[in-house]
Amino acid sequence: MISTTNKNKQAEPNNKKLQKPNVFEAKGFNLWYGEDQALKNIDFDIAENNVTAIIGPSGCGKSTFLKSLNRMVELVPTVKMAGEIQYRGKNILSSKFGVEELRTKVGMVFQKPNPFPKSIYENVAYGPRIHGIRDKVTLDQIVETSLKGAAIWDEVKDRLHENAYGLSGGQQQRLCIARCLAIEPDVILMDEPTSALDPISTLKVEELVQQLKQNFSIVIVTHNMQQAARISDKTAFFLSGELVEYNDTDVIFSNPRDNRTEDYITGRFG
Ligand SMILES: Nc1ncnc2c1ncn2[C@@H]1O[C@H](COP(=O)(O)OP(=O)(O)OP(=O)(O)O)[C@@H](O)[C@H]1O
Repeated sequence: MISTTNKNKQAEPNNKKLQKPNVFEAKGFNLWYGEDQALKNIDFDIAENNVTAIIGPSGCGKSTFLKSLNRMVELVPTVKMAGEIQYRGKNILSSKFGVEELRTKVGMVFQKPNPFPKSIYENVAYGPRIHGIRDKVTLDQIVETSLKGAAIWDEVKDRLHENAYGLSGGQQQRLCIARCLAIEPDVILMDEPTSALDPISTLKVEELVQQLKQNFSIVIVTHNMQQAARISDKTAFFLSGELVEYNDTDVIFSNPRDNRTEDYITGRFG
């Protein structure tokens, strides 16, 4: 079985863990691309200030579920959804729920770092500017705080006005995390954020995720089961569009309840 070495989680008393409110609650959530059903009757609570990992074989619906949480999945015109996803108690699938507001609260980091072709500074200042912040001193502060929050300030503070494309892949990914922090989200969705990175950059992003959960709730899709075991508090195992098992990460990796979870984490398929 895969070892779980999440020190924060081990230090956390059980009763405190139970008290964490949910940021998201999916209830009977279904999603179709055209006629093909990609998610089936998903019930899934995601707790505040946790790292929640989603694992499962290719095509099981991990990214689709993640992109449902900020309704980015609706960019695919054939998508139909049914059921509920509540964010802080409100159904985000309701026509009354403002998608722009949702996306300022629920930021996203993608598999491939995708900085804008602008300076490091402008990458981070872009979101706050869009939200109407013009004052240079305020923007300078946001840029510095966000880059510090993403553990990249020391590496870039002397080259803030250089193009972001001059950074390494791992630095670009942390810059994208800083860009996400600059709009002060509540939740950060991460879709395989380290799959394009080398091992050292991967470690830096993993350490960063552990720090970020003090202030944010994080949902991370990963193919890397060691990564899920290392950094997450809860793990959800998806298979063929269903949520097969969801539990504390140490339970999933040491004592899974469902045979299909056990087969997957022991490498029998996927
Ligand atoms: N834009 C799309 N149009 C039609 N079908 C799609 C689209 N995106 C995903 N699907 C289908 O939905 C199912 C779930 O895909 P999804 O990308 O969510 O899986 P995944 O678990 O994230 O896979 P991977 O690990 O390979 O990224 C798959 O059958 C996939 O082919």
